[in-house]
Amino acid sequence: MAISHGTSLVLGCHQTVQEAIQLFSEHGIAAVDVVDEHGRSVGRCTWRMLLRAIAKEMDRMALIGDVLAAFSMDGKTEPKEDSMETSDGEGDSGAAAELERLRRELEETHRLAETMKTVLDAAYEGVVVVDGNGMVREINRAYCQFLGIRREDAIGKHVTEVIENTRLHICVQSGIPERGYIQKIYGQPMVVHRIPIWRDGKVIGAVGMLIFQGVSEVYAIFQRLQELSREASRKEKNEAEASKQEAVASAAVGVERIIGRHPTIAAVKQMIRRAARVPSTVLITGESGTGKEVVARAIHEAGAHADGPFVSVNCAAIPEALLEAELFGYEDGAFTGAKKGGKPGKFQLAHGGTLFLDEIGDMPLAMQAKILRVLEEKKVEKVGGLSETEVDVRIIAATNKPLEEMVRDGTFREDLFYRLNIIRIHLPPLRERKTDIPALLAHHMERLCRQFGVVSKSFAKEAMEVLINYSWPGNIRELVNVVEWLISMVEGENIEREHLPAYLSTIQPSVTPMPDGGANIADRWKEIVYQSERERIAAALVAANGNKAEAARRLGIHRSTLYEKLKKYGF
Ligand SMILES: Nc1ncnc2c1ncn2[C@@H]1O[C@H](COP(=O)(O)OP(=O)(O)OP(=O)(O)O)[C@@H](O)[C@H]1O
Repeated sequence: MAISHGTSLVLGCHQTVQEAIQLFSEHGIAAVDVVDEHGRSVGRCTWRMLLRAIAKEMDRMALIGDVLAAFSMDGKTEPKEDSMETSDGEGDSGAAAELERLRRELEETHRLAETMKTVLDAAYEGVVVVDGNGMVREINRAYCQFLGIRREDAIGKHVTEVIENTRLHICVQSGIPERGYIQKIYGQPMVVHRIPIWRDGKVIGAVGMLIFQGVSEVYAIFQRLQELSREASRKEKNEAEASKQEAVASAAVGVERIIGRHPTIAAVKQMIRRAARVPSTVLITGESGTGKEVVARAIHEAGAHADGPFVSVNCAAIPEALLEAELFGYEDGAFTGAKKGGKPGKFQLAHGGTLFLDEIGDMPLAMQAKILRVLEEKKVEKVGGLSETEVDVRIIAATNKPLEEMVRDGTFREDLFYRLNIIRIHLPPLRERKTDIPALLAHHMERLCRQFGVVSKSFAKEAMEVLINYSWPGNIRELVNVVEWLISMVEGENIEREHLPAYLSTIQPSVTPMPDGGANIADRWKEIVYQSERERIAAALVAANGNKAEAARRLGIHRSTLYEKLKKYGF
């Protein structure tokens, strides 16, 4: 770091205060000559000057030349330049403390860097780290040996120049982790993981891991698994038992289908696994569209009731007068208009499985009392019926309403609240787990494209940034709507920033949750989509001077699609 001048150490006047502090600490010196770019001495920098620079809150990146200019006048009056002693009381002692803190910070950073390098080099797998521009910042010994290159030749190069067929630079752009991908290096299929590194809501780099056991090892495990499953099915004589196993196998998929690695979601997944082990009632809370039903299904699939049905009831969507008949069923002729032969209720239909009571906060008080009775007695009585039927049902309830407050206001029964609130799972809004947005976008893009039979599209970095920064008041449901809209609107395979509906980057909607569940989001969504699409088409026509082919190209849609849209929007 220091310039070597003969045998003595010197500082260049273009070096920084930070570098000077490091030099002084490392060499235990208190002063050093400063030279210009021609190696000519321009003064002497002392600890005292550095202390003063820091006490005057000069930037640690400030140049030593500037420190000399500002403080070398003091040099004449300094008692002894090599001395660490200070004379002007509080200012200096504050700065000395700051210097001591910096020294310790630096030592700690060195120690961590050393430890990290040792760990990396000891790792059996290949590890490479790139920065936000895809430049190699670190690569371990194992990776270098595999590639047959030297570490110092790789550092600072773009990763595509170092590793064949890499996608690490793409992972940095998309922010989407890629696990268990097959990458051909030197003609060999290798298993790799690519993990983005996030800081302050931005991807600042990515880590690539090369798994040396590679594909052959994975195939070996796969074959072993297949053998095991064949063995298991040979033993299975009972067909019912076999179908039960199948259900249990897909249960793991149930939890795994919950996309997200944010710590809050990792905790939710853990809660799901725990809840699945016991038959207790579960209360799931969270804003509309955060995935409450997905979580309820995951608990059902992973639990002992997985063989049974999963029956979902939206308590807010059924008129109060019909809710009782819907939940408990009715007997033949129970009321005018009742179906001949009667009808089983949702509790009965869910027998041996799970009943998901969505929007429980919207259930009328009278019904709350009846539900509580069923929960306690595990028996239901049909409307117009004379006898009770036993039911074995696991109850999972969900709401986006503040139930505790409703209990205080007397709009929700306290006893029912406590009966439901045995296991509580709270789902965070999407804006509080932004790091999951790229993975959710990629998941739903792939899922919907497969469903529609079209080629999947990828997001450009700028488009992804807009989507990450948006506050998603409608949560994951809104995100799914955006993906679906983009699939139908964008014809190419790349989604650029200008393809996104304008409101995503211009209007930052209030972070207040949508109180209305899914219904109003859909209306609001349609209106926003209509407006923003119209605006986008108008802007493209203006930019293309009215040339429709050019406007279609700018919009990323086919000319015939543009003509249809012009008609639709009355242009
Ligand atoms: N963790 C997740 N991973 C992937 N997709 C998810 C996840 N959570 C929710 N979704 C998707 O988001 C949409 C909304 O989910 P869901 O219906 O479960 O939300 P909700 O909280 O029950 O909504 P509401 O309160 O309006 O009933 C669905 O399309 C679902 O597939």
